[in-house]
Amino acid sequence: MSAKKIAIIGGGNLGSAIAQGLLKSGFSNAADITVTKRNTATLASLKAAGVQIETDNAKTIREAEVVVVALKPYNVREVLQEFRASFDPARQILISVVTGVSIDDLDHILPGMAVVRAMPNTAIAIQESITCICAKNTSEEQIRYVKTMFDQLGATVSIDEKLMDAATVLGACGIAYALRYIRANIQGGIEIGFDVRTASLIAAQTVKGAAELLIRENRHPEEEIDKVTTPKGCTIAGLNEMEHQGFSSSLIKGITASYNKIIKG
Ligand SMILES: NC(=O)C1=CN([C@@H]2O[C@H](COP(=O)(O)OP(=O)(O)OC[C@H]3O[C@@H](n4cnc5c(N)ncnc54)[C@H](O)[C@@H]3O)[C@@H](O)[C@H]2O)C=CC1
Ligand SMILES: O=C(O)[C@@H]1CCC=N1
Repeated sequence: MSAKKIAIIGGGNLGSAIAQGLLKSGFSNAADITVTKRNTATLASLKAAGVQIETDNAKTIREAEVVVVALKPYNVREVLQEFRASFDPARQILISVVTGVSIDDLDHILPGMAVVRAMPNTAIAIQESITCICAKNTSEEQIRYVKTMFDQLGATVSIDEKLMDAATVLGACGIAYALRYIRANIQGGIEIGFDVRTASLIAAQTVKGAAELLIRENRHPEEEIDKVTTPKGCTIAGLNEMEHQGFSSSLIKGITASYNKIIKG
């Protein structure tokens, strides 16, 4: 467990998911987590769990040892500029989960601050995120602390900052892509006879099983696909029709469109 006081600036979708994960994992005491937001009404369940809910960013930043910034890319610079005097580079770590804002950008606003860029996904709420991290100006101890924190909330991978936008697409946006894939399976499942609840359970557990084959057994997808595709069978018939309709191609194009959106705006 961490005894450090953690401030989460921006308690939106991701900020509140991080708070939930910190609580669920037992990494932090509820009393050591403060989440800020302008309108705090949506944070009632975190408040009920004992998390400090604040509108005062200056006070929250001053009292924290770790400041997680989960603001939108368009207002993060302005908000950090506004509260720059509340930061103390001598004793704090800044963790930014903001898309497309570089460590140099952050360093420009908060010179000398130990900065970690982290790219988790919303499964962080249930300790199942993959979080890509990169850092600047951080001591071994600080980076170890941040890695330990995100390890409690799923898995972590250290990457070069130049891959951070790619990590955003594959890991963070990837939750939406995976869920849309599952939803399409549910729709197909209903068409061939299942009620929605049963179709959802079968589709989600099947994707979980497929993922675990790769993660736990370290297999290549095609190796596992070969085990399923009986010659002249129904799997290959379905798979080939999906490919004729552009399945893999549409996913690859979607991933590159998402990436281009980050880098070209
Ligand atoms: N949602 C996701 O799955 C992921 C989001 N990200 C990044 O995380 C950041 C946050 O994304 P979301 O949580 O989706 O956005 P969001 O819009 O849900 O959350 C941002 C929150 O900041 C609050 N806010 C705005 N100004 C504030 C201020 N001055 N003080 C305190 N709070 C303030 C807003 O009210 C809002 O609740 C973005 O930069 C996004 O690119 C990164 C990975 C995954
Ligand atoms: O859609 C977005 O821009 C953000 C970044 C990663 C997930 N959501």
